[in-house]
Formats: sequence, C-alpha cells, structure tokens
Amino acid sequence: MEKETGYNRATEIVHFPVCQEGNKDPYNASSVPIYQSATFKQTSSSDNSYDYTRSGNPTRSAVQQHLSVIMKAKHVYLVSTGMSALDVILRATVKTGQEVIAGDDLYGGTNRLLTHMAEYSGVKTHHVDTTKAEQVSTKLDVVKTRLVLLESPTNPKCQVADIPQIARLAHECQSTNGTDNSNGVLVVVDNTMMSPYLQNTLELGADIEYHSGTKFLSGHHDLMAGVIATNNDELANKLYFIINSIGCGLSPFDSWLLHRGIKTLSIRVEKQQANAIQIANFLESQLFNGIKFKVNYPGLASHPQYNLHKSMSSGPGAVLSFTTGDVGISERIVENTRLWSISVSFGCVNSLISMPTKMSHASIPAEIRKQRMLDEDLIRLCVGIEHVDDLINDLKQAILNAI
Ligand SMILES: Cc1ncc(COP(=O)(O)O)c(C=O)c1O
Ligand SMILES: N[C@@H](CCSC[C@H](N)C(=O)O)C(=O)O
Repeated sequence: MEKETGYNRATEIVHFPVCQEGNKDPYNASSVPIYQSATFKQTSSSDNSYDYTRSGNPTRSAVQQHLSVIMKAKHVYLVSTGMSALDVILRATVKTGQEVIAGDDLYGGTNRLLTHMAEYSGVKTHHVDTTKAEQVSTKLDVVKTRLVLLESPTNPKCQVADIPQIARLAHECQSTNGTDNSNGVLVVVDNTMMSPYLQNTLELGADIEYHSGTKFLSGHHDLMAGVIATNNDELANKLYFIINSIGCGLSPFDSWLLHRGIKTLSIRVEKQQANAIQIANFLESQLFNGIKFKVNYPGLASHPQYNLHKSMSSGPGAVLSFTTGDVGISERIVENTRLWSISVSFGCVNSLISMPTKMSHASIPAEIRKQRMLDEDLIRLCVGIEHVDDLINDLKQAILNAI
C-alpha cells in the first residue's frame, strides 16, 4: 500500500523499515526472511490470511510493499518475468476483438507476444511511431481500442514518447454514443529502460506501469522478475485474479534476491548513468577514420526529444545505441571488445554490448525490422559501473581495429 514517507527515493530504496510500520518481523530481522513454504497453517477454516504461495507469500508481499512506496503506487505485484507481467496485463484487460496501439520501436519479445495475441486471441495491434502523439490519436478507436502500450525510451532506439499527452488523448477516447469499449482506453507503460528510480509513469498519467525486474531492479544478472504497478483498485483486482489463476507470482527466493538488488538501485543507476553520459558524448564527438556515428541517447542535446525526456524523468539512464553505417564494421566492433560482454539484457553492474537485430530483436522478422527502420548495423550499449576510462579505451580500440 502506497505511503508518503517524506523521504527521497534514494532513502526509500534502502530503508525498508521506513515502509514497514505495522508489519514488523517478530525477530527484527534486518533482511526480509525467505518464507520458503508452499502452504501455511491456518488458525481455522475461515482464516483468510496466507494459505498457499501461488495466492500470496509473505516474502513476496514484503517486497511488493517496499516497491509500492518507491513507485508511489497503491498496488504492486511481482511476477516471474517481465514478459509474464505483460501477459498478465493483456489477459486482465483485453478481450477478443479489441485492439492495442503500440510502438514501432519496442522490445522484440513484446512484439512477439503481441503478434501471438493477434493470431491466437484475435487482439490486433497497430504499431505506430509513438514519438508522434498524433499517430497514436489516428489509431484510437472509441469502440475497439483497449490499450495503448508505450516504451519510453524505447528498446533499442531510445525514442521518447510524450506520456502525459498520449495519456490525455487515450483517456479522452470514451464512448459518447452508447457503444462500449469495456471501461475505456488504458495506458500501459513498460518503464524497464528507466527503472522506478528515474521515471514514475503513473504520475505521468499511465494506468499501469510494468518492468522487467530482470534488468535494473535486479542489477546482477542473477534472477528473472516482472513488476506490475497501478493505482486503480479495479484493475489491481483483475491483475491479481490472473496472477493467482495462472500461478506466475514471483517465488520467495527470487523475491528476496530481487529485494537485495533493489537496495542498491540508486547508486548503481547513478554510476551507470554517469558513465553512459560520458560514453555517449565520446561516441558522438569523435570521427573514427572519417566515420561519424549516429548516437541515440536521451541524455544528448542532439536527441530529438531531449527536453521532453528531461521533463518526464530525472535522468537519461544507462542504455544507448548507435549506428556505424556498415553492418560489417558494427559486427567487428562488438567482437573486438574485451571488457564489454556480448550479451542480451541491460541494467547489470557490468557493461554489455549487443547487436539488437541479431540478438534481443531477432524474433522480429527481417522484413518488419526493415519497414520499421530497425537498422541491421545498430549496436546497443548497456553501461555498467566499471571505471569509465576503461570502458572508453576498450571501445576505442574495438572501433579503431574494426574500421
Ligand atoms: C523493455 C523490455 N521489456 C520487457 C522485457 C521482458 O523482460 P524479461 O526478460 O524479464 O521477461 C525486456 C527484456 O527481456 C525488455 O527489454
Ligand atoms: N532469446 C531471448 C532474447 C532476450 S532479449 C533480453 C532483453 N530484453 C534485451 O533487450 O536484451 C528471447 O528470445 O526473448
């Protein structure tokens, strides 16, 4: 349950007891205990506290409560992965015949699930350029549209959507002629690229915010998790119904491990972001044997939505991407790095390099990638907490040896 603590987010992140009043551990454990139990003995057959871990678990609840304070959300649910978070949201809100509007630059796995929904559940998705609110507006259908799904910044091109404006447009799209679109249009934001530390999309007008907790929230590449947050009680009930029905609530151990990661979220993100800003400036300011790279990062003044992003968040984050103009050069850069790991995912303490079209976004068919201008030479960097000079020197040698 959301609670105003009066503290800054960096403090709320590390001080769980601040959020814990009325829910004290009997032994004053400093770390939330792992309730590794499938069942709970009840005091009577009508005792409706914890009974079964699929339905609820004290470790999971404690971490959900902590996140609800950090995310200023009335309800937070932890599920097994970021993809299961989206699956729960779609099952809880969208019916056959209804439509989704989503971006044309978005995580490959999200595109895959939306494509599956169109084929198996009769839920069509319109993919538009979400940097242009008018493109979302054009597809809003008072009868059919149920959900607008945004990433901002997007994975991998770091495009930024005007969340407040799109939320206004979507919420205005109410049935005025007696037709029903089952409670209006919902705005759902995948806020994984920012983490709850840098951006709060519920405050920007979203009805539901979700995260792949596998990324910044965990920070160590040692668990998979999904986080769903909302301030709407009715939506919260629907989300919980699906989580309990299909059984994708996060396990006690992974909830505990996620909590361990969350406590260092602010220092990790601050350091990763400071490194990313320097790396983006380095890549953008240099000519490499006469070649100028095009860098996508909302922390660069050259980013087309630099001011918009600044107005919605407290920082540009630690993921950036760039094109070299040549797939061969890009492949060689990625393979020449020594410190940067060739790996999918992001938000981890160590730095990662990848080629989205061959890795995280390979599930988007090549012809669709082309239509959506997802360049084959795009390199994505997910910056860690190493010394920035080492990261830049490694990139420099990888680039100079590649061209
Ligand atoms: C932006 C974004 N959203 C959601 C997901 C899905 O998260 P998970 O891998 O935890 O299922 C990912 C990556 O996998 C992602 O990059
Ligand atoms: N083989 C996986 C790829 C996961 S990509 C993970 C992450 N979201 C990223 O953007 O790097 C799959 O098919 O999902």
